[in-house]
Amino acid sequence: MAQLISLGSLKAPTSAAKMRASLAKSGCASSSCGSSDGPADMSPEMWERVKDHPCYSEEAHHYFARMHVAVAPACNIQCNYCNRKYDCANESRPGVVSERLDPDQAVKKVIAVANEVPQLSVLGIAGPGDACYDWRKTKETFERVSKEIPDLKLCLSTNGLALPDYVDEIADMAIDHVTITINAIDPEIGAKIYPWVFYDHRRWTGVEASRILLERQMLGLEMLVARDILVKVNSVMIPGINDAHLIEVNKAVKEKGAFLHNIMPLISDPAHGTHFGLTGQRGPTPMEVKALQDKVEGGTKLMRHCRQCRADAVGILGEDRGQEFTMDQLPETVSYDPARREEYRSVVATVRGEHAATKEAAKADLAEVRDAPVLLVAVATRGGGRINLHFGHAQEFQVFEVSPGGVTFVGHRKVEQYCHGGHGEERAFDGIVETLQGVSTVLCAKIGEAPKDRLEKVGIKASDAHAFDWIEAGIAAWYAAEYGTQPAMLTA
Ligand SMILES: C[S@@+](CC[C@H](N)C(=O)[O-])C[C@H]1O[C@@H](n2cnc3c(N)ncnc32)[C@H](O)[C@@H]1O
Ligand code: SF4
Repeated sequence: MAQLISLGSLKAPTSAAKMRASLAKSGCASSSCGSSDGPADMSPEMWERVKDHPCYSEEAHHYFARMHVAVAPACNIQCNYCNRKYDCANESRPGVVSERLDPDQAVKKVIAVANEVPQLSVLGIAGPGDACYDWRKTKETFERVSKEIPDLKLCLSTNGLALPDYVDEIADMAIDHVTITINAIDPEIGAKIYPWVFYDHRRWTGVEASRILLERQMLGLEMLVARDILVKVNSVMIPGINDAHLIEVNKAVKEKGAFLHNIMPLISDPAHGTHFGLTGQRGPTPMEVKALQDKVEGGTKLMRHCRQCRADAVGILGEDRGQEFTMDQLPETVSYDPARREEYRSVVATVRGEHAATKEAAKADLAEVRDAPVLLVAVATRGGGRINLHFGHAQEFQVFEVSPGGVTFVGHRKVEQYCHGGHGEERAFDGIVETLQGVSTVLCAKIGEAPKDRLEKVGIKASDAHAFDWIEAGIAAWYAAEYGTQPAMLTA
């Protein structure tokens, strides 16, 4: 049975020495446990470029952390779903920040985080406005951070309108990853999402505004691809407006050479004061997002693990340690110490080898199982690739599809935590049941009898029999026990 590896305990500053000890306990402290050359559908060279980037590799997001610095508040377009004025420390959604930084402050913060969070591998600028429109601050921040921490990967997010003007500088600065938000390729549809754009010294509205934006986005995408920069395309799925159309968007961005397409649900709430929030435009349900993602699978590679994070997020995807690193908590002066990050990397290389080997074993076991159903399984995890979180403590579940063909990650679903230590469990439980629509089983580190019985009554099984297993292996073992002739073999 696999052991808990402290990669999952990411809240406290993680000690690489502790992780090594934990690995030794599980009998896997040497690098002879195998190594991962990356997924079969990716060249080793490409894998080398994305393997430490939590947004570009689903596998990397178990191990590596990103941070965003909010140095780019200004924006040159208006999206009907965006309002950056709304600021709440407890809310995790794009465009929200606790404090805006100047490049000086940003450099200080990045160094402080790199010293404290050894998982840090990526620095991104995702607003809260537009990284390309606020280019001077974006550029200065990246240049100065690169001098201090040269191995940090740099990435930025943009609506694409100003992007073509800066592609050469982006290439010169070795920014290897760029995200462009493309919600439509048809200006008539775009006009329902963008009321205006500011371009060439004037404001444009209607279909004309969208036409300009969409042309610039495609041009920017082509220019980046021509310079061998990896492009992720974000698309916000807006039911009744661009949901069906995103199939066309997927085809178009694939043809232009986008590396990854991230279809993410519209977040819409009247309290956010956005046009869509105020007009009652709803976001899609998790099953609607999954159905669309399944339809476009086979187009460009899909990102399914996006957490739609804040523009000042810090940590592993799905957690946010941003509030630990506000400017008023940072020391007067900071200087970068690479030791912990370097040690962490060497430990992760070993753990990843073990994880990859176990995944392969689980796949082989599943291939033996015939005539078994295709199911969705929700997993409670705190990271590190393990089933290692109490059902009642989960604020999101990772959802996997399992069939005789294998175990595939299909997305995450955010929920209100069930255990409150007070009132609200009833409401949280109802929300969890609604969010887990389509899921047949929950696997977690522990679950009480009461919530387990209640889940059972609404047709969802729950089990802690695979606590601390690697996720894929645990799912495979559970599935084989339920539907196969023999339980799956686990080696860890
Ligand atoms: C805040 S933006 C910053 C980067 C850049 N301005 C852009 O739009 O790409 C980051 C991402 O959040 C998305 N976003 C903003 N508000 C959203 C909402 N209410 N629902 C879903 N996605 C949203 C944007 O579409 C974009 O992909
Ligand atoms: S482009 Fe980005 S920052 Fe600007 S309005 Fe749209 S989502 Fe908000």
